[in-house]
Amino acid sequence: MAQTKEQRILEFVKQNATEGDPQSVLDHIDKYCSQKEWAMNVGDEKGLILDNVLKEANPTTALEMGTYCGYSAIRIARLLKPGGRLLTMEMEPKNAAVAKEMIKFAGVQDKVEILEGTTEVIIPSLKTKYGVEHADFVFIDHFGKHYTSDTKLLEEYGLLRKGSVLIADNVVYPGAPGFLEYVRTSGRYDCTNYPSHVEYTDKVDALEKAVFKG
Ligand SMILES: O=c1[nH]cnc2c(O)c(F)c(-c3ccc(F)cc3)c(-c3ccc(F)cc3)c12
Ligand SMILES: [Mg+2]
Repeated sequence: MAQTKEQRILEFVKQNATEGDPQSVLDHIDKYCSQKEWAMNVGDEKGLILDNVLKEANPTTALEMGTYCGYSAIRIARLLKPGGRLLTMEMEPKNAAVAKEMIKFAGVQDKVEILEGTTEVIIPSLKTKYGVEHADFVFIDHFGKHYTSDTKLLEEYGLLRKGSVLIADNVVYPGAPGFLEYVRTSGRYDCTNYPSHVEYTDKVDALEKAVFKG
């Protein structure tokens, strides 16, 4: 028995999914986490909404806050156009290590860069250290209480441009009330709510899309 749940998920994928096939990896993570051990991947119901918002945005540069096991990084990377890239931030070294292997097994490692550390430290260095000009698409899926401060950091460091698409997970459960208040009342975003459910459960949740008005 691998020592952590995240390592058990990775083992199950390696034993059962098709290497180099992102959809097979996603399907097997969903199978394991719905049948064996619940885990906080965005999942297939909210994942489909994420796919549709991503296709509409068709980003060159995508960011993610909260890599976890790499499920949504693979979800995003598999839909990026040629030359598109995803930079995903993860503060837990053990999760980053699992995600790195999961992303490589899925065959999308050339499109994804995992940045280990906290968002408040990494975001200010994205332009200077990682050569990011603008973030065309941002998936926010780390801690609800950091959503607003990290969104403000993206603004302050000039990482958003007119039309940049932010989409945040868990705005109902566990909830991100401050973030909803900010993006819906600041006057800087056009917002859309996408009702859904907490991954692998029937608990109500939602995604919130916030398009930067520039
Ligand atoms: O922390 C998270 N980050 C990103 N996405 C998450 C997510 O998509 C979730 F569904 C949950 C969740 C929701 C309901 C529940 F019962 C347990 C966990 C969490 C979460 C919330 C509180 C914690 F103490 C631990 C994890 C997260
Ligand atoms: Mg989440």
